[in-house]
Amino acid sequence: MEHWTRAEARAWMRAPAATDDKYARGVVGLVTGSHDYPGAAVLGVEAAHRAGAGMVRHVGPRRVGDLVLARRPETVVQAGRVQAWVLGSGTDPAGRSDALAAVLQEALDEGVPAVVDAGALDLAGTGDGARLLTPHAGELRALLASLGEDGLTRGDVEADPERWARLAATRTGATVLLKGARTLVTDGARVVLVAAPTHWLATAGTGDVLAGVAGAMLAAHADAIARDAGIVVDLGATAAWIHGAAGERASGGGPLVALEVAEQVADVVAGLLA
Ligand SMILES: NC(=O)C1=CN([C@@H]2O[C@H](COP(=O)(O)OP(=O)(O)OC[C@H]3O[C@@H](n4cnc5c(N)ncnc54)[C@H](O)[C@@H]3O)[C@@H](O)[C@H]2O)[C@@H](O)CC1
Ligand SMILES: Nc1ncnc2c1ncn2[C@@H]1O[C@H](COP(=O)(O)OP(=O)(O)O)[C@@H](O)[C@H]1O
Repeated sequence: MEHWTRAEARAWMRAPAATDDKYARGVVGLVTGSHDYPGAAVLGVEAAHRAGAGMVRHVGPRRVGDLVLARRPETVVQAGRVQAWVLGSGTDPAGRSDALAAVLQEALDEGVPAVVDAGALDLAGTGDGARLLTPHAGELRALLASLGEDGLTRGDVEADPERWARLAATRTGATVLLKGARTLVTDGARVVLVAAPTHWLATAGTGDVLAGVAGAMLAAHADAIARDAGIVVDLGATAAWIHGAAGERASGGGPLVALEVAEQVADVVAGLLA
């Protein structure tokens, strides 16, 4: 098992050059948030901006888009070309509308790299392109059940996270980032461990922030992923490391809120580039 530290994370960061424009830095598109969970969209969008995306698009219900814009007017709330997608945070597959299903499927079929989170995880096996699945243990249990692993409990996954994350990666052909105090990233062959520096991260919305950071990482490296999809493991681990470091800064030893974690991501990136 590989252990991911600051040194490994640094290798995947690049500051913009004079020749870069917003597109060269990577456009992230998010299909996230819903009437029930609008905040997840705001958190993921903020994180994608702070992690260095050249542009952030958000596709979702009008009310969700309005909340995203109220927080981050830089966001483009229209569909368009992207270098990477973030799909599913703040959505519920049980109540998925036909319209949302169509938008998600179209994104998955585009062939660009995608972070597949929360309410889109049941679609993990569909479409083309590199995939980074970001379940917590309960979501991984549900994903494995849909793949035929009946009778598995969340506790089973927590007792042997490496085994179950590897199995999900092998069965789906995706890279799996299993969230927790110790985050595992695996493509079925490599297994990378990212230890969180603070347990105050165990609070609502921090997973939505992680998805936004991961989306920015995939977008920034979309061309390299097309040449070698194996680097999605490195990019997912780097996103988890940045997320942990941002959580440590947001906490300062005490409680944190997810939006502050997203805000701290920019300083963590600056520290890695210094
Ligand atoms: N601000 C927001 O809009 C947020 C939206 N979120 C979204 O919310 C959706 C659901 O995510 P979750 O991971 O919460 O849902 P899950 O359905 O994956 O997990 C909920 C689990 O927690 C258990 N549970 C619920 N309340 C509990 C309690 N009081 N004590 C003990 N166990 C309890 C349930 O039995 C269930 O097993 C996702 O789409 C996610 O992205 C979350 O990220 C939280 C923040
Ligand atoms: N005990 C813990 N210590 C450190 N980090 C944790 C702990 N529990 C969860 N996390 C991290 O917090 C985030 C929670 O994500 P998730 O479960 O999707 O929550 P939410 O859906 O509320 O955003 C993940 O990045 C996970 O790795």
